[in-house]
Amino acid sequence: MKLAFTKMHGCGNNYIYFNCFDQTVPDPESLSIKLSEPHFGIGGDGIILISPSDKADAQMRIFNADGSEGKMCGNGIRCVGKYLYDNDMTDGRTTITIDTLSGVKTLELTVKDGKMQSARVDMGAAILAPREIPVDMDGENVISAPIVVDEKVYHMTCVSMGNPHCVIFQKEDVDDLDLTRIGPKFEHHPLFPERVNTEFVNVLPDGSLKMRVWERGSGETWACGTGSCATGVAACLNGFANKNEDIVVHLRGGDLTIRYTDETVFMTGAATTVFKGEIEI
Ligand SMILES: N[C@H](CCC[C@H](N)C(=O)O)C(=O)O
Repeated sequence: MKLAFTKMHGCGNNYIYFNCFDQTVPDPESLSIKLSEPHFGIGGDGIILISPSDKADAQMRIFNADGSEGKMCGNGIRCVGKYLYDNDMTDGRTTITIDTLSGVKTLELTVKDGKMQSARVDMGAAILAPREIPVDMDGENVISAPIVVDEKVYHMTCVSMGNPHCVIFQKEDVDDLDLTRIGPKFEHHPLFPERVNTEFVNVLPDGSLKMRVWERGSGETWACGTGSCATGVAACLNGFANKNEDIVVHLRGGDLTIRYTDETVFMTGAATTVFKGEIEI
């Protein structure tokens, strides 16, 4: 069986995309494990399926490199918007909707020479109630709460953008972190019944944020859209940034701009098509 795919990335967070308007992808969990592996597969942070929807222009499903299904993907949804626009699947419209396991999201596309360059995504409201994130703690929110990992105390702020995030602000340069060692210890920490995506953040002198991320199900990625949203929200909750102002998040693979309002969280960033191909499964 042949399947056509498109390799795309948002700030280096790269997935293998399948247009399921004209093909069916069997067993996406196993396929994501197989294709994400760089030596015997294609290499990537997972796979994303783009399918018809009766309540939006398309439906997006994302599978991490370990085969687990994510409920939302910020970098992925910008790439889905690009795929739809560049392949004439939006009737020329630059305001489109994409359905996800975390609800329908609206994208405003910026286009040039007939191609989508970037998008501003209304990512929906940040969720702060611990049990809805979920994190096994009581109270209304988790802001700068202590968590012990490897006998070291970190202070975490927990936010859901439809998927769970643990945001750690620190003074030590995040580039010096041994993420391979401590990332899994946060991901599998008993406080997080559904595991967690963990962001490690420096507040820079100009007020922008520098972030590295260990993603649930994929390990270190070069960017995380939902994680950048969670980081922008956490920065406001901790007094490092302000609501209703643009917050620039510097990631290994590029920059995202976040704006946290009373109603929602906006994320703005680019999307890139790398190559198209075909696989035999
Ligand atoms: N690993 C995440 C899904 C991918 C999110 C990330 N790549 C983004 O851009 O938001 C999870 O299991 O919740």
